[in-house]
This record gives sequence, C-alpha cells and structure tokens, in this order.
Amino acid sequence: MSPTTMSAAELIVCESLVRIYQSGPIEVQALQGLDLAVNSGEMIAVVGASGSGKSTLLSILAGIDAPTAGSARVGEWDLLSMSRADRVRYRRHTVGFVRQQTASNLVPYLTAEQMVDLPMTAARTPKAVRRKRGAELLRMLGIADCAGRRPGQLSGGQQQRVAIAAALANEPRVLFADEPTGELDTATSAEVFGALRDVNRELGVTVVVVTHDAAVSGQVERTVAIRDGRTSSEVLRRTATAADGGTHVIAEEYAVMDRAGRIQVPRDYREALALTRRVRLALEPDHVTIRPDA
Ligand SMILES: Nc1ncnc2c1ncn2[C@@H]1O[C@H](COP(=O)(O)OP(=O)(O)OP(=O)(O)O)[C@@H](O)[C@H]1O
Repeated sequence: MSPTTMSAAELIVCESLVRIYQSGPIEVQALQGLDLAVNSGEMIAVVGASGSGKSTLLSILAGIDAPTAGSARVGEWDLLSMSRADRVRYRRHTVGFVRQQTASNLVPYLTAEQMVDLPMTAARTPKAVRRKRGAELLRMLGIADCAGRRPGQLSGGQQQRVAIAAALANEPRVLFADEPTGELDTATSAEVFGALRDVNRELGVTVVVVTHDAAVSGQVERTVAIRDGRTSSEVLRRTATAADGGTHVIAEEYAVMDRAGRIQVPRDYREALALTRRVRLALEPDHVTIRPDA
C-alpha cells in the first residue's frame, strides 16, 4: 500500500494513464494519457466509440489489468505498484465488478443466494453475517423471491441484479459495471440501471458504469466521454427549478484539461469557425478566447 496525496473526497484519480497492448509486432495504445477523478459516492457514466479504451480503463480500475505508465489510485491503493497479494485483497474488498455478458457474471449451478454468499465465504465472513447481508442485498435489488433459483431460471435482468448483489457482497467502496445493460431490452435495461442508482444512493457506493446507451448515460449527473484513449469531455447535469415551480434538467458540456493545460476543442466548434492549426488565444479578466488565425 502506498501513501496518497488525493483530497479526502476523491476516491479514484487517474493521471496520464497509459496502457499499451503488444500483439506480436503491433503495439496498440488503448489508453494514451487519460485523466479522471471521481469523488466518493458519485455515480458516473463512461461513454465513447467502440475501441476508445473504456473497457481497458475499467479493467485497470477493477484490478484485473495493469497499466503501462501514468498513475492510477483508488482510495489508498496505488494500482501501478501494488503487489500480487494486495491485488487479490483489493479485488476482494475494495471493488465489485459486473460484466456485460449476463451469463459470465454467474456460476450456472449456483442459486442466487449461493452466488451472493460465494465472495463472502472467500473473505471468511462469519455465517450469520453472510446470511443477513445476502438476504438484505437480494431484497434491496428486488430479487428476494429468486433466492433459490439458478441462472437458467432467471430472466436477463434478474441475472444482472444477482450479479450486482454478488459484486456488493463484500461491501466494496466502488462498483464497476462494463455495459451491464448491453444484452437487455430497453425496459429491462432501465430496470437494471435503476438498481445501480438505488445502490449508489442507498449504500453510498461509488458507481462507474460504461455504456453505449444514451438513455442510460442521460440519467446520471456526470458523463465522461473517452476518445482515442483520453478523456475528451464531460457533461454535468443538474436539476433546476423554473419560476413556475416546475423542474427541468440542465446539461452542460465541459472540456477536460490535462495537467499540461491541453484541451481538445470539439470538432463542431472547429468546423463552425474554421479553426485550423494555429488559433489566437487571449486572456480576458474571467475567461480565455480562442479565435481563428485571421
Ligand atoms: N488484450 C488486448 N490485446 C491487444 N489489443 C487490445 C486488447 N484489449 C483491447 N485492445 C485494443 O485496445 C483498444 C481499446 O479497447 P477497449 O476494449 O478498451 O475499447 P472499448 O472502448 O471498451 O470498446 P468497445 O466499446 O467495443 O468494448 C482497441 O483498439 C482494442 O482493439
């Protein structure tokens, strides 16, 4: 375990994170200097085109894969320097992980109750505690009546809720979900996403969910977009109250600046003003302007 310099509220901090895969003579830069900070108790969605690096980021944060360079910290853990034994502890106690393939999250011959019990048994939790927590989690996820059923006797949405319950069994600080609704229809997907929101609110567990689904990402307060292995922009949503007392959601897009001060100007902005290689930057009292090089 390494000491950390993070602020108290920050649970996850990645700086200039790089992951290079070597397949034969070819090098693939899946992450190319990614920056990300997530506060404890937040729920964020990570979006991006296929191949942008979303799954790679999640595998690293979940302790399944190791980064090539940069820094990645979750709580007191430094994901670049942790030992093999620390990694096992980290995966067992600090993080929970839910995958897209509903079937791959579960063991075919275990009932929902046994599935949730399994990680607690591995963590040597006393039987009475296991029973109580298992029942609470199944109830909280709305699947108490499925306790005695095996995956083959559960719908896709129920299977994912069992997977979420099992991922939460050892009371992790953060739950990672990689396209958890990818195989589900729209209604079931909304239900599973609702379950993730419930656990975020009720248990205070930090949730990071990778998704392709705009309907899903539109429901969280913060969406982080990844492009070419870097964080490119963020959308923050807040609920505003109008003069007539009605409420509506305001979504504001932010660019993400790295430690060296680099930001990416969105393509539609560049095209609208024909911004090319060289632009004019000016510092105003409370903002910076970017103008075409006339
Ligand atoms: N084990 C691996 N070996 C070689 N290249 C890999 C490996 N895993 C991922 N990549 C490559 O790294 C890049 C990022 O992949 P990643 O799976 O993280 O993207 P993604 O945004 O999750 O995509 P998708 O939405 O399609 O799941 C891709 O170019 C991918 O081909």
